[in-house]
Amino acid sequence: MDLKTSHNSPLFVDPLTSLALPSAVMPYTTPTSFPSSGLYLNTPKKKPLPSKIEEVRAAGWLDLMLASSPPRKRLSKDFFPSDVQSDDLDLRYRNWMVNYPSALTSFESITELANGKRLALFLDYDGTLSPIVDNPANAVMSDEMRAAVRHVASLFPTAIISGRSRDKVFDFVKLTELYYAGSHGMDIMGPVRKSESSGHHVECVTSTDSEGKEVNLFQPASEFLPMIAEVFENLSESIKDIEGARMEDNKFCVSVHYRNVAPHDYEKVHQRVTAVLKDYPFLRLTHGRKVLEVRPVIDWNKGKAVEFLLESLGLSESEDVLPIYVGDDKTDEDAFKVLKANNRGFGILVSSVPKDSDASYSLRDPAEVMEFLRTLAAWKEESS
Ligand SMILES: O=P(O)(O)OC[C@H]1O[C@H](O[C@H]2O[C@H](CO)[C@@H](O)[C@H](O)[C@H]2O)[C@H](O)[C@@H](O)[C@@H]1O
Repeated sequence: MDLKTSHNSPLFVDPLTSLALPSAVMPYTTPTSFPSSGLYLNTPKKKPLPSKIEEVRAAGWLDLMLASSPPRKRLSKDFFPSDVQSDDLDLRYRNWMVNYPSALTSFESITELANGKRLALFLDYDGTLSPIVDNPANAVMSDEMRAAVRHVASLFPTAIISGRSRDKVFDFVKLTELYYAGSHGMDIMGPVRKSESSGHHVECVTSTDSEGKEVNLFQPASEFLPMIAEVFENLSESIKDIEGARMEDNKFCVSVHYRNVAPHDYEKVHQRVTAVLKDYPFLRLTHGRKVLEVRPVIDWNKGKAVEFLLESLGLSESEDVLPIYVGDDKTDEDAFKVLKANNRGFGILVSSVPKDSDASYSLRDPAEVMEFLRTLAAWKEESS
């Protein structure tokens, strides 16, 4: 794939202007390791920013790191130190729900929207289908959740869109009847396209899945693989002495987990990561739930992955399609935004604390997600 010239490739985005969050990608050097020699479209600017601005940015990151990821337990009087705090949080949550009503209690209005339409379901994995746990390797999905997902997938086209590598998320979910997008949508295994496309996604490779079914493989960041492997090594080396810090290889992106790091070391984690990234202007840093994520600077995200999958399924042009996306994380907001545009569909934010979001509905936790999936399946079966 020639990222320099192909108008069909996801365009590079300027790392200094593309992020909603403060950028850590400071363009100090011309990249020597980037595989495409003449990548001059929106190339990063050469001059470092004045140090004051860098300091402000670093402070912004630190605030985000400290605030990242709400408590994993349901809000309860046992968890919070005082009744007053707990009541206050409960009240704030209830107020917040005026704008983000529960997808369970508002199920009737959802079915009104869905009536006569073909539903397509997009599900995030961590924090949505599996609870947040300390060790990412242990984020298994329960058998009950698997059964609920299998059931909806037998009724509606269903895809998992995760920040994890596609293989890893498949190992957790283990359902062959779904479509999978790993690495925040940068690694999609989907159906062979049914509709004539608008010309966006011509760079698919036709392949076969584990069951011999013909599938399309779309990997818009494949040229970054060697760079990602290199930065993984460098980051691993640079954080190895920070207690609790953990690396995760997600194929087209890299996660630096700090969930088990003492808060007084968060700044150290951030500093080490940004120091390494100074040599990689074609990589950028985003922030998830107690995780810093390093990914290629390409204009591709979970929202684009949803559009890609809808198109592949032949569902992008029809008025009678209602896509629903369920997710808990900042990266899911790109998908919420895409669905919100033109009232195409809607997002459901999984959160036990108030958060700004482009989603239309909310669910508290994966247990409520499972209940929602079951309710959706029962409604579909009753109504058909
Ligand atoms: O898009 P997702 O499927 O939500 O993946 C986003 C990241 O999820 C994982 O990290 C999060 O869950 C872990 C397990 O519960 C938790 O320990 C961690 O603190 C969370 O950030 C995954 O490990 C990351 O690689 C994904 O990018």
